[in-house]
Amino acid sequence: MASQAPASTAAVLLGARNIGNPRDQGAGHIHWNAHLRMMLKEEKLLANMLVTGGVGFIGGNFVRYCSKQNPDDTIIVLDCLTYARNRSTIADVEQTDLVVGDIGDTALVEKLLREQGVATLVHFVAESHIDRSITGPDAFIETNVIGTSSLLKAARMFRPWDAHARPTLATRRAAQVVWRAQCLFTVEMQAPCRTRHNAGDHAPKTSHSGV
Ligand SMILES: Cc1cn([C@H]2C[C@H](O)[C@@H](COP(=O)(O)OP(=O)(O)O[C@H]3O[C@H](CO)[C@@H](O)[C@H](O)[C@H]3O)O2)c(=O)[nH]c1=O
Repeated sequence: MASQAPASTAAVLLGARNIGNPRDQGAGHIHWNAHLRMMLKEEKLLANMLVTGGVGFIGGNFVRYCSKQNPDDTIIVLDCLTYARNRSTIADVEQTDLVVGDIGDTALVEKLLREQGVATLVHFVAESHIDRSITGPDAFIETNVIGTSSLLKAARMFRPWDAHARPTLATRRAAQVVWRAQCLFTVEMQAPCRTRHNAGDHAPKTSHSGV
């Protein structure tokens, strides 16, 4: 299990669903944003990382990518294993520690943050199959809005020294929340990621705040 991270490396990154811009070209062809690559490397954010939704499409590929960058660290994955799960994506990633649970379970999230000394929290959980919202919108509100908010609150309670950090909420077609802690950067959507629901090949713009 990952060891306690020093506060100096603490960074909480939420709502990463669009920062990496995995252009959906099929398994093995995920191109993470160059800035994200640099940030993960230089800021040592790979250590003690908790990835929500790490059994889904984007989260799973992110976990695979990170595990290759830093094979010595355990990546904790929090995932409910809903219909959208795809266990095979991370099945052979040995340094993954899967916790089956809900992002809305504040006690569980706080326990993980505290006991695992989580330095970076990357949030990919979502109701992502938009067509399902036509017949069942409640699940989308519960997970994407209330669940994300609950995660933010847990992160804030766990990292009181980040109280001055400004959470940035930017929405276009895909909502994203970036909790700006020690590693400051902003994420802006130029256009939605390419999905099977939206076949446009657009890239989100990620820029460093320079702080
Ligand atoms: C609703 C809910 C989901 N989850 C988990 C289940 C999944 O493992 C994960 C979400 O994964 P996915 O549904 O694949 O979402 P995501 O990685 O964004 O990928 C979707 O969106 C991509 C881009 O928009 C598409 O290219 C993919 O085909 C599509 O599956 O979150 C939870 O842990 N808790 C939840 O409440």
